[in-house]
Amino acid sequence: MTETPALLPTAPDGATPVRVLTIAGSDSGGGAGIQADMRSFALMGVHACVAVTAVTVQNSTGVSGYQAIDPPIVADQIRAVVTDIGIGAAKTGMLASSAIINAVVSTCADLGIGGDGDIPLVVDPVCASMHGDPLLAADALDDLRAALIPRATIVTPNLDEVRLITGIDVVDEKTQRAAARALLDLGARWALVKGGHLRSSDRSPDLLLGAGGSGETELEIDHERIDTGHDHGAGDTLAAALTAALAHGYSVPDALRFAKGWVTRCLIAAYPLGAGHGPVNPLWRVAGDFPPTR
Ligand SMILES: Nc1ncnc2c1ncn2[C@@H]1O[C@H](COP(=O)(O)OP(=O)(O)O)[C@@H](O)[C@H]1O
Ligand SMILES: Cc1ncc(COP(=O)(O)O)c(N)n1
Repeated sequence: MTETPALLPTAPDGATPVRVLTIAGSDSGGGAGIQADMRSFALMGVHACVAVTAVTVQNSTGVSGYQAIDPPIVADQIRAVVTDIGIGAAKTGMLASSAIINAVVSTCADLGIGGDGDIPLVVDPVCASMHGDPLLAADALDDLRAALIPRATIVTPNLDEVRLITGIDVVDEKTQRAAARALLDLGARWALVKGGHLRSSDRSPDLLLGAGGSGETELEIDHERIDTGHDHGAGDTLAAALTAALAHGYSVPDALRFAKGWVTRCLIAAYPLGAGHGPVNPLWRVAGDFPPTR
């Protein structure tokens, strides 16, 4: 097994770092969506560009509403940054509607993001918040399956999203593998079925399946369950870390090894916030000294 570093390489002062793009919704509570992505991206040392898809009204107890952005504005944000700044990988999160999914898919196709293009695309198929509040219109599932997932370099559903997308109720390793295969059958290059709440209460096994090297690659990556109720933004943070590592040129399995370490460290550092669920916490990365350098 490849030894994967716990941290990504960073650019020296004044040098342009690796760039990524997140196409996602804003979380006013600062724990998930774009805010989770930006925190982790900055602390992993990559520059993050943003295409906002929706503005949610959200705090630690739930999402009370959202305003979706006009699809052409979402598409224009993507095009503006990719054609000027250039990116090494992109990630999708909350996409809110069919119209936004289709705008994202056709713009990504034009720009070589995902599919057979050169720029890897991580699709986190966000359907609802951890509180169960909807973040994707119910009638958008068909386009998620038929248009977005086929462009995914890797798709990263949690168990609720797997059930909605594939109809498979994941209860053990066998059904987890069947769900991953169903996601590959929809056209994703790689599928990661996150098993945060699977099999036993003391483990968090994720299953990766995809085409790697000669034939199919399967990787189960597991960690002891962290005992915390503050796991808001865990899925976004895992997908952001995958995106950053792919932008650095890691293979998908190596990117996952890095990302699992990152999100686990952020879960260990998670903190309470408000009356509900607090966020996973990448700020562990800035604890400590701040020595003057000049
Ligand atoms: N309490 C936990 N302890 C350890 N790992 C966890 C815990 N909760 C989630 N994870 C891991 O965090 C990542 C995000 O998973 P999950 O919480 O299922 O995503 P989402 O936020 O999309 O529901 C996965 O790698 C999962 O195994
Ligand atoms: C804008 C936005 N994007 C994604 C999530 C999912 O995160 P979680 O499952 O932790 O609620 C969210 N709550 N809000």
